[in-house]
Amino acid sequence: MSAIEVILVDHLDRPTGRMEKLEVHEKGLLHRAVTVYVFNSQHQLLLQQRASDKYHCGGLWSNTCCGHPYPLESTQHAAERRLYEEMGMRLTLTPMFELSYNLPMSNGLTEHEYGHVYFAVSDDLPRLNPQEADNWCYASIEEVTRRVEQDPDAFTPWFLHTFARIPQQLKYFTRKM
Ligand SMILES: C=C(C)CCOP(=O)(O)OP(=O)(O)O
Ligand SMILES: [Mg+2]
Ligand SMILES: [Mn+2]
Repeated sequence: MSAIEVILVDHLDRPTGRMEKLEVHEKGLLHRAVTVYVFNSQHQLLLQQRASDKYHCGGLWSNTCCGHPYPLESTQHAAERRLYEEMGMRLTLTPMFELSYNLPMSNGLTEHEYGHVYFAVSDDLPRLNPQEADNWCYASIEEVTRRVEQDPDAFTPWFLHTFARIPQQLKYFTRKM
């Protein structure tokens, strides 16, 4: 199998090149990423537990799914593709906000990303790809907040970084529906 490449970007998300996925995370270079939050109709968040042998953050809990657009692939397509590949869910996603961060991961890797965050509401149940995810659960925003406070080490660094913005964004999203 040929190596997976990701899109290198500048601080305004303008593409500057492409690089093999593992090399980017070893060097900590800024690249484009997608992040998905799926809620059920009760507005509980679908959490993913990453597969234990992922290249970083194996076994940690996180948002519904994350991934990287291929060179020339749109962020919308990448987010919907990754949601299907990881969680077996075919949904149309809504772009919500963008953010960047430079965070240390496990295994000595770094996530230095310009992230595009997408939301969806669906009562579909996931069908996990075992190479990507070990488990899932639904939890209310209040319950997730409690768990994050009680045991932050059980969650991915980017989820801890981004989650503070989610309650407000969910209110905005569900008002528009
Ligand atoms: C996008 C973020 C926040 C981290 C990368 O996600 P993954 O580590 O799940 O990337 P893939 O293996 O799915 O490409
Ligand atoms: Mg992923
Ligand atoms: Mn990345």
